[in-house]
Amino acid sequence: MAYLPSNILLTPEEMARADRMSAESGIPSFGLMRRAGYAVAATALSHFPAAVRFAVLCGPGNNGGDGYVAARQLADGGAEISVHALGDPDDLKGDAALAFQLWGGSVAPLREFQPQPGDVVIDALFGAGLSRKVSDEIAGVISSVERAGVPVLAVDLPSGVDGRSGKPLGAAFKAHCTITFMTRKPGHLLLPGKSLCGDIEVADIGIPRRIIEAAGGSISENGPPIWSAHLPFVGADSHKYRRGHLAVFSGETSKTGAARLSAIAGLKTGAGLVTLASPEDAMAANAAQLTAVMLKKVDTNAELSDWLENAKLSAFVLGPGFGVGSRARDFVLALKDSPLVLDADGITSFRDDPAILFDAFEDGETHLVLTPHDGEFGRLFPDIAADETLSKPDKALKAARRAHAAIVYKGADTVIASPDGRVAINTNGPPWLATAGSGDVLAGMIGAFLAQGLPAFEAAAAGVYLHGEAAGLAGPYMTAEDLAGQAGHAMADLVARF
Ligand SMILES: NC(=O)C1=CN([C@@H]2O[C@H](COP(=O)(O)OP(=O)(O)OC[C@H]3O[C@@H](n4cnc5c(N)ncnc54)[C@H](O)[C@@H]3O)[C@@H](O)[C@H]2O)[C@@H](O)CC1
Ligand SMILES: Nc1ncnc2c1ncn2[C@@H]1O[C@H](COP(=O)(O)OP(=O)(O)O)[C@@H](O)[C@H]1O
Ligand SMILES: [K+]
Repeated sequence: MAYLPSNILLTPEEMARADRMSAESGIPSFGLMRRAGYAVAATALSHFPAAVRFAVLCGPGNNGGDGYVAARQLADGGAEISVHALGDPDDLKGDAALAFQLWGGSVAPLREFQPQPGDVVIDALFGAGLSRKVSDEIAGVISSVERAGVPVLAVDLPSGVDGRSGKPLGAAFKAHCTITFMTRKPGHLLLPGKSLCGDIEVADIGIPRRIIEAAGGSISENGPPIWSAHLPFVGADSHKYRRGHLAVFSGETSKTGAARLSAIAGLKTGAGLVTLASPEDAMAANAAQLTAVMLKKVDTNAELSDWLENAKLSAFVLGPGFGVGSRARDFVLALKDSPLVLDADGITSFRDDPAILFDAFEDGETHLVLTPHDGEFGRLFPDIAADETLSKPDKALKAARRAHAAIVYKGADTVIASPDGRVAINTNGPPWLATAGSGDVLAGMIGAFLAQGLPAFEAAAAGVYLHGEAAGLAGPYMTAEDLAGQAGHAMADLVARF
């Protein structure tokens, strides 16, 4: 594993920049390629000690160069090797040409490759330099390997996967494991790339940390380095008002459960007080099911204004089970100067004129968090959602800038983005988060972090991470109630780590 802080990600463009910067600082680039190739060989031997043959498939760029170095190293160790190349190896340039010379053995054309039982494919066709759809010939090789069922070790990325977006360009290998260099790329974490990489190893090939950090931009894996400095600690001098007062808006009688899930999750995430603001007709239903969470009747705009003036409220959650329409819009506009998590129906209420929402929250520090899943994202940002050239992080960032909000673009690969350019990809959410009401719990967690004073992006990212940790504690077949119930334990674990 690399020595680097593990949450840094580099896009392929940033990795190429790191490569250039290290060459400029005097580090020989062929040394990097050699170490990359050695790392591939070592991973191949440790993962597949019983391989009958390593079939190394080499592309026309430096990814292929890594493949030639690995082939030489494995052959020197006594392994059976075949090498197949895309294009004429005599056309290779720079380090890849040197690596081809180092290999020095025979090379067959890629189209002649026939996977055999006992083969392990070392996929060194394309890595960071994949720039267009793969040809039918390459797609044919990928499908013949898949049909043969032989394992694939991908060098840098499974060929065909776009390292920026995780999307396959035409076709892509499904690897048993992937070895990448210095840092992972967004495409290793985003779907479907994540599911095509298998186990991911990161090898340190000797690019100095300062260069990685200087070349790296804004995308990282979501985790404590992003927000732990802001985590609230409960000390002896804590007072419940100092821990913030979160207000969650309930829907009508038949739709109160979602807001209660948010409210309970908010309390367990450490908000000092949580009040459920309920329409009169839902007061009895809510009262019957709440204890530590307080209840306040709020039906009209006037009642809301009065409450905002007279109560000490730190942050708000609006949307879960709230109902779509003008009441939601009016309430949100009344809250425009407060930290707010807008989820579910709250988001959908602005589908006809999203600019009203975006304009309302334009002033001051970012204090709105939007938590759309795919469907809701498309309602607020239809043009961004439809743009096939954008990755999920690109989409989240564009949306954040337009909406003046931290965006939590949910899914199995949730992305959190800030208008200031920071983007985090979340990886700790288990698949059993796909259960009714889990988004409501997330909204409450983020609301509680806002109430405790975290800035919008940090609150959003910490909330998404806590949600994943709580789901891990709750285990498969959990319900959203179980998830909310684990928020306190997940918080205690987190705070104990820092
Ligand atoms: N610091 C670094 O960046 C290092 C990178 N290394 C390796 O270098 C790789 C990147 O090398 P390159 O930038 O040369 O890129 P690649 O080797 O990934 O691919 C570039 C080549 O493929 C061609 N190509 C792109 N898409 C194609 C398609 N669909 N069909 C046919 N040809 C296509 C391009 O014209 C170019 O010749 C990394 O993935 C990694 O494996 C290592 O050698 C070590 C150091
Ligand atoms: N396969 C998955 N793996 C990890 N997290 C998931 C998966 N599917 C959904 N989630 C997470 O579960 C939550 C579901 O929220 P949402 O779509 O609003 O559902 P609901 O409205 O039922 O609460 C989101 O935080 C989402 O990121
Ligand atoms: K590859």
